[in-house]
Amino acid sequence: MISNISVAIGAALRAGAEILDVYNSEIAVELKEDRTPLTEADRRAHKVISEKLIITGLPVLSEEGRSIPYDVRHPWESFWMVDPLDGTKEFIKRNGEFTVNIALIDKRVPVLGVIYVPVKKILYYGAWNQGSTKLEGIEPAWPGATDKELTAYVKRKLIKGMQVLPLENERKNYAVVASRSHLSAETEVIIEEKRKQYGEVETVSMGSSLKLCLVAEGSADLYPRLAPTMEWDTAAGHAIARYAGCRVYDAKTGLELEYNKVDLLNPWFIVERPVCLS
Ligand SMILES: Nc1ncnc2c1ncn2[C@@H]1O[C@H](COP(=O)(O)O)[C@@H](OP(=O)(O)O)[C@H]1O
Ligand SMILES: [Mg+2]
Repeated sequence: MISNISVAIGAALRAGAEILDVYNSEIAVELKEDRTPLTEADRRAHKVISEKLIITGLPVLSEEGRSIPYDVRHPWESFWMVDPLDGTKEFIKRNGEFTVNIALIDKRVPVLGVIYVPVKKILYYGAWNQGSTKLEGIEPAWPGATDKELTAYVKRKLIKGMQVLPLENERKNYAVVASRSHLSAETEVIIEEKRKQYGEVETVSMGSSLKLCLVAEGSADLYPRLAPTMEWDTAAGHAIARYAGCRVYDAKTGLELEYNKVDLLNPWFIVERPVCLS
């Protein structure tokens, strides 16, 4: 039987192909501020992901199909949480920093997460008992690819280029994921605390759920998100960070973020890795 990880990776690569098809079309290139291509990419990615995940027999909660009432989803013990295209600003800016996000939630905890970055051809995934992995040079699904072929393709890549997270890094300074141009006063306070603790602090910035991946892979130590996000924005990145040994917690209570709440809005949160500077 095909595993949940294989299904999720296959679905993400298929979604990547749909998104790139729209992203690289003339209409998307010419009409940068027109949201039509974005909506089209979102819709097509959602469709292909839902079609694939359904074979697992588990329900799917996607940003595109967000209107499922709490009464219906409350009894779900395990379900897929999906953001078919995270990083709308990045899609419009055409900087490639947008992602496909698929997570498996079990009893409110993300136990599996897959993030695919179609323009950069990077695939991250993390799962309970398996740690987290980064793969580069991963092409989107090709036309007519079967699930079996896609699984075999990723397995070949795994053997060749698997990078177990966190990666080795030579960084000397503590690094925080934050906007370089506009920091909120609350974020400034956190950075100042880290400066007192660790000396010089550098900032790194990135669009979409890739911010969680920066901490998971060890390119940054901290990502304070003191601004609104929805559960589907974080679920997959949360799993990848979690199984790379990082914590993703409510900035106020210090408790790990939970999923399938009445309100799908996340609290302000922090992603933090155990510090190891060279
Ligand atoms: N006021 C708000 N309420 C809820 N979520 C918000 C929000 N403003 C932004 N977001 C979420 O934050 C995500 C963008 O985060 P970032 O700016 O770090 O890339 C958005 O994802 P999408 O890009 O998929 O729409 C959106 O879901
Ligand atoms: Mg999103």
